[in-house]
Amino acid sequence: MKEHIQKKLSDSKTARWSAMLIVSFTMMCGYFLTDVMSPLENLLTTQGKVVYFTDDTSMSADSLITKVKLFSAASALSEPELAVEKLEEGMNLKYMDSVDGIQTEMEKTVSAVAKGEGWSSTEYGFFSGAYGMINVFLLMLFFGGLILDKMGIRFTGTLSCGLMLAGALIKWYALSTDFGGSMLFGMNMQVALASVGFAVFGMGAEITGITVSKVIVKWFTGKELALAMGLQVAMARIGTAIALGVSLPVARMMGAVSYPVLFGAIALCVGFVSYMVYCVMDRKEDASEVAVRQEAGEKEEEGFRMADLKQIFGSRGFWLITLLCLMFYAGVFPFLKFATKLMIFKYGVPESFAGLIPALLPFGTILLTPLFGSLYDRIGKGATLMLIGSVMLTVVHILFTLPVLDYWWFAVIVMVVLGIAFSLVPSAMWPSVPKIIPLKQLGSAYAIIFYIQNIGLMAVPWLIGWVIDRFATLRDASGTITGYDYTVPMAIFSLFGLCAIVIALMLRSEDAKKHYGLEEANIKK
Ligand SMILES: NCCCC[C@H](NC(=O)[C@@H](N)CCCCN)C(=O)O
Repeated sequence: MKEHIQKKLSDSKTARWSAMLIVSFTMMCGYFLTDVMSPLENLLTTQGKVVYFTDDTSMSADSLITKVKLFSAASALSEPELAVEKLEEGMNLKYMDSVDGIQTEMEKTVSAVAKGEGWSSTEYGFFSGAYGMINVFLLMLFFGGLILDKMGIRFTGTLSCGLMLAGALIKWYALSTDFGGSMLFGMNMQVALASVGFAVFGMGAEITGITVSKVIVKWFTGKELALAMGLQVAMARIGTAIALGVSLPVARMMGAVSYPVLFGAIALCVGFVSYMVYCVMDRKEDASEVAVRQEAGEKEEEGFRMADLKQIFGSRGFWLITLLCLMFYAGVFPFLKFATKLMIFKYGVPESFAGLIPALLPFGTILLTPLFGSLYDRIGKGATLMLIGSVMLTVVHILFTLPVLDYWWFAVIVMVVLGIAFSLVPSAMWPSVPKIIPLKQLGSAYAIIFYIQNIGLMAVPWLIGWVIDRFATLRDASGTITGYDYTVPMAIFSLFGLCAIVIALMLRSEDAKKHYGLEEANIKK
């Protein structure tokens, strides 16, 4: 056998791990922006200004003013000249509030004042689901996959990063502007424009996602593929965790919901530049691959043909992975959009800490996803890992549904278990796709999976937002919102988990029949 002196750039450990880190950084910035609004749900759905106190409670400014006036009347003081515009950090306020049904004197210090946007839960759900709108209705993810397989990684990645940035800027503009009650498409102008921005961003983020997946398969096939994919997902989760953890404090500190988005857009500019750096490496990798082929006298691999789509569509294993992805992710990402408010109203967590509990989920996955990925690389059992993860997801959502143990520490434990499930399934699912579909069709295969997944990422927040308005919002006789009962929305999330279990079982038995190798190790000894 002829010995190759030429080596591909990806044969160098340093080069391939650097490539992985660079593209993962870009994706991390994208994930930050995807989830940056989730902790702001309560602020977005509050009318007018919101006042935060030093004891981590909050109240709408209008109702605070009324309560301060009640105090003045009760203590026969002259009415203070207090108005919403005068509320500011550091003010010490005395007001009357109902504690266990009894009007009680309260005294608190204001720690921050931020502007709520007065959206309904349905509008918030619509905005959150807008991420997948262009991908789903205009089939952009599907075309994105074709563009990726036809035009290549450098062209597609640059285009998709540009789209992410454009979308983020539209969203920021919408959130930082007062449209004075004007309407667009029969909808509150701000909600409509922010949703358009999020939809453009979502198109870019998803196409970047499939491009980054192809980059990793390109550099790591036959090497540490699952570990590399796990680390890429882990870095993406850092983006989500930072978003969930810092978004509300930033919005409160700056007094408006638009600032966290602006910071995300700035970070994304850096992510864009880092992708440009990757493009240089990608060109070198291609050149080294051509040199290796020429030396070995091998012909260049045939490119992607439309007929290849038939092979993807005809694979039962592919469809099972796709449906599992739809159901599993429908139970996780859309859940995260509503989780902060769930913590406030079901588990009584103060608003300023409420985002930290959902943030535990991505934090846990940062370590566990690469760990399970490396386990899959070495010992296999991919289909079983996906099944265990689906069972855990279901148990978690059932526990969130039941009216038991409504304590913050219980929410923390359940969230940690969800974090484990959210590491198990992605670490096994994504590296399993190349075992079913060959590399040259992989861009299209990931695009179709993401496309179907996006239907869930779009429709589930719409459904849950509407369900919260319709079945979960508790009001007093005057129609004022007094709280939320999350039983129905969480029962819906549990159903997604049950479907995921059934599909994971079917996938495992299909693997046993077709010998895809999902239960085998990735690293060939
Ligand atoms: N190699 C594939 C990695 C996919 C990771 C996966 N991402 C998605 O499924 C995206 N289509 C959706 C991202 C939604 C926004 N945060 C993941 O587990 O994150």
